[in-house]
Amino acid sequence: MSAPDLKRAAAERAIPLVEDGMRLGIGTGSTAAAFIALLGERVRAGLSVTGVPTSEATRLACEREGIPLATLEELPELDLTIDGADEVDGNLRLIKGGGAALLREKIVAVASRRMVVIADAGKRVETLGAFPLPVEVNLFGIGATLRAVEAAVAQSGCAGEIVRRHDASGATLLTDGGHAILDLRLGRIPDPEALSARLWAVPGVVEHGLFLGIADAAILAAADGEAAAVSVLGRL
Ligand SMILES: O=C[C@H](O)[C@H](O)[C@H](O)COP(=O)(O)O
Repeated sequence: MSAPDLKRAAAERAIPLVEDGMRLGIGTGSTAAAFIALLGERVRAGLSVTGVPTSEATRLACEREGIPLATLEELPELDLTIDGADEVDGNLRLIKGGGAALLREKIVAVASRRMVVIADAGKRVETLGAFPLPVEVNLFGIGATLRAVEAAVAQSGCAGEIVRRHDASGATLLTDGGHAILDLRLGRIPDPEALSARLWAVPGVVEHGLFLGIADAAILAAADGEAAAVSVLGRL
């Protein structure tokens, strides 16, 4: 079973969680894209939802599917957010932001009564950190911010290389909010809460990709022969 099939299997399990009339946060990335395609089918079949997209890419994908949208300003409280993740640990702590959407994703998830992650089971880890941790930073003073982030990393018991993310043309990648991304290649993050607090204390850090105490459940799809075995971490 291919990775896209597993993403679709996780997305399929999330679809029944969407009830008529819901205000729905809609995530970003390839797994969220599988969910958006399925949600579009449901909407065309008569389901009534209003979505709040977590990125411009997701907004465009939802518009193509005919999913009604609103902004978080119009709908500041959401019922449910469905989103992907780059890593999930056993305590439903996440790394997100591989697609540079972490700031809007976190704002939307925190505005939701529930957040459910959809992912292939390869995202499940014992310790966060093999995936580089994205940190969104203001462009002003980015060199000084990088040094302060290095110090924050060291003070929280981590070590590793910090790399500014570039786009395909080699320019500094800019997020939907016009910020840059620093990717922290740490290998492992023994104390995510400590690192989170240290990063938030750095002026210039807009947000980081550690989602701690935000997700309520994770739907994980693993290959089981020709089929997908879907398991749930937490409570749906
Ligand atoms: O910024 C992007 C998001 O956090 C994505 O949800 C995350 O990178 C997972 O993406 P994918 O489903 O493509 O693995």
